[in-house]
Amino acid sequence: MEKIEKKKQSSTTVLQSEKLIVQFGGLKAINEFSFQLSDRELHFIIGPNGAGKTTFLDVLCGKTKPTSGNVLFKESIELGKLYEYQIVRKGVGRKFQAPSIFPSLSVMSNLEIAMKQQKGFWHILRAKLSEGDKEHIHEMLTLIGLKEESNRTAGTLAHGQKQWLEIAMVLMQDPELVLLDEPIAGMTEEEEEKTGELLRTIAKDRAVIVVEHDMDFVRKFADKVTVMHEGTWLCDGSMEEVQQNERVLEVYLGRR
Ligand SMILES: Nc1ncnc2c1ncn2[C@@H]1O[C@H](COP(=O)(O)OP(=O)(O)OP(=O)(O)O)[C@@H](O)[C@H]1O
Repeated sequence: MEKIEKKKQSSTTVLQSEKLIVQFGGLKAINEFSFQLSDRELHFIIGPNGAGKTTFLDVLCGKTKPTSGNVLFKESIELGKLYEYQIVRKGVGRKFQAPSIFPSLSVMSNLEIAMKQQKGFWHILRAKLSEGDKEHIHEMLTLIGLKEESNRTAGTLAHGQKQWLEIAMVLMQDPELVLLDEPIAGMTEEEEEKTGELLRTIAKDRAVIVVEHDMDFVRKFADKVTVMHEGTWLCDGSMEEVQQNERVLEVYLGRR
């Protein structure tokens, strides 16, 4: 996979939540959760089942509204007040666990559609791609290692390749923040490695939040890790730091 070498610049806060609460009936799935994300950071959120990780991503992309509190994107954009499509336009892109590629279309066509969706409904029906658009698509194919597969029907790709195509479709929106939910689920070791490298490359230009259960993967690729437990912030830091945290050992790693 080709790497785009861009030096990380000094970091600014791109996302901040303070005392965020999301309640489903009597259950506080998110309970006064505070979180901070720097620009160009590959930030993993870990925690036991039911900790509230996916619910947090749902709030960030507008799928779920906060019960109280909010999340500030780029200092002033209150994500909790926006609809999903508005959040996409503000620069937050999410890849869901469930596949969303068009399996009967070529890899190239999938990326073209993603690009036109970004530009609006009429572009999907009418507009031809400019030379610049085509170049952008080719750059993306190179980034995800699918240049040789551009004419292949997307449905025939290997599992890992489909996941990379989906990531590329999110990137066609040129988001400043990318959200990924368990991106390596079902992948081979080699695919996991390539995915980790791809995430590192992506995070050279934008912030990335990954919800992940595979601790070896997190250890290898995370810039920073936040541990959630019962909807709240438990601790954050490097993987080494959170692994040594007493509370994490007690509630999450179980002192095995
Ligand atoms: N739409 C919903 N309605 C009711 N309860 C919900 C809803 N979505 C999530 N929950 C509950 O909120 C809690 C947090 O769920 P969430 O999926 O965010 O956890 P998670 O950390 O992502 O877990 P996992 O690692 O198992 O995916 C769980 O108890 C879950 O059952």
